[in-house]
Amino acid sequence: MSSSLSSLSPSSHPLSPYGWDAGWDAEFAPYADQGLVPGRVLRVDRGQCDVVTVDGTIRADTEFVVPRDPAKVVCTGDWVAVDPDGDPRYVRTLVTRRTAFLRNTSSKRSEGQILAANVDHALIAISLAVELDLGRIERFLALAWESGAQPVVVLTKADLVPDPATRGHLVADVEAASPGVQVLPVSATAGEGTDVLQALVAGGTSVLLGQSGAGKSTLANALLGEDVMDVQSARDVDGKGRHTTTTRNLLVLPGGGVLIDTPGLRGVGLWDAETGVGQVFAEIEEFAAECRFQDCAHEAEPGCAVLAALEDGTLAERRLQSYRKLLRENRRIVAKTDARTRGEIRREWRVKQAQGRAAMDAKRGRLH
Ligand SMILES: Nc1nc2c(ncn2[C@@H]2O[C@H](COP(=O)(O)OP(=O)(O)OP(=O)(O)O)[C@@H](O)[C@H]2O)c(=O)[nH]1
Ligand SMILES: [Zn+2]
Repeated sequence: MSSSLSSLSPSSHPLSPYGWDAGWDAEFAPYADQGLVPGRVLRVDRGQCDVVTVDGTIRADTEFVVPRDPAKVVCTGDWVAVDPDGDPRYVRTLVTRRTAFLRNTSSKRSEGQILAANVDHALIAISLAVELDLGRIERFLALAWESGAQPVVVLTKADLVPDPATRGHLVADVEAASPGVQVLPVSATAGEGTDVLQALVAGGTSVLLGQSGAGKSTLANALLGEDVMDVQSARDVDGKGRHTTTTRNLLVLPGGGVLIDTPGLRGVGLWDAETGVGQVFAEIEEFAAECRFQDCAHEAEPGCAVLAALEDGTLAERRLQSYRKLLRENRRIVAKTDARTRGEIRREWRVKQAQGRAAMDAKRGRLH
């Protein structure tokens, strides 16, 4: 089965609706040679996962791919090599990821740190129904860049801003905060802009990020062409008794592309996204490259190109402040993570020591 599989051209591959392409085909070749079959992970729970393969969706055991590093745990969106048959079938290898979304590493739990793998587009849903918070957009952009996915800002509920001039200003403000990113006003209710979004997501795997109430479920339903996601009803905007989306899934979109919607992704904080932060503030990094000192903090240093840009108005004060704030916040998270990891290592040590002692005691008991 596997040998005939790899001889198929990737576009005619039965898994191409799930994102299989020539790249994955090449990446998978060594596993195909071992007689393994490819599959994409739809969901993971308690050591098992649902994997879509050419034989349909199978249940597979992840026992053989349990890593020490929680960031390498099999997750939704992963491509894996599974046994061609058997009961249960086993995941044998995790195919190297192209991109990955990691949970805020300051979270207490170390398991489930990886939220989604092999995401091409991160759709950041920002509601036009409330006042724009550019700082929040920049924060989402940072973690999207950090994952390796291409961010897209979707300005939702555009029907609530019908005046073209007002809408134009809002879009321009968001664009200024999002270099290198497409900003797309969409109204799911009026069916406006959804076709553009549909075309955009058709070429890969997407996730939806954004605050609660930003309109992610509504967008997902618009892309899916049916009501798969729970949409919170308007009178529940205070959050009381509202449905939280529990579907954890990878869905094939009828217009092409794949949508991953996991609950963890919805409540995202900022990851250790230092490189991501740099990309969000690309223009600041460009100025910084011109600073006289390589380690310039852009505070009061002589020959600081960032401060010069601020002075002559090429750089907006708000952007620099936002940049500093995100970097500070990110450093705090990283520091916390390091402390947590050290704590974990110490705990592991103690457990091992206790086990060693127990083994020694047992031995002595036997000797006496
Ligand atoms: N006017 C208008 N309202 C919208 C639009 N899209 C979503 N809404 C409303 O916004 C509210 C929140 O939408 P949801 O799709 O549930 O938001 P969400 O981001 O999925 O929220 P969580 O599930 O809590 O993360 C609902 O009352 C929707 O009806 C739109 O295009 N126009
Ligand atoms: Zn400087």
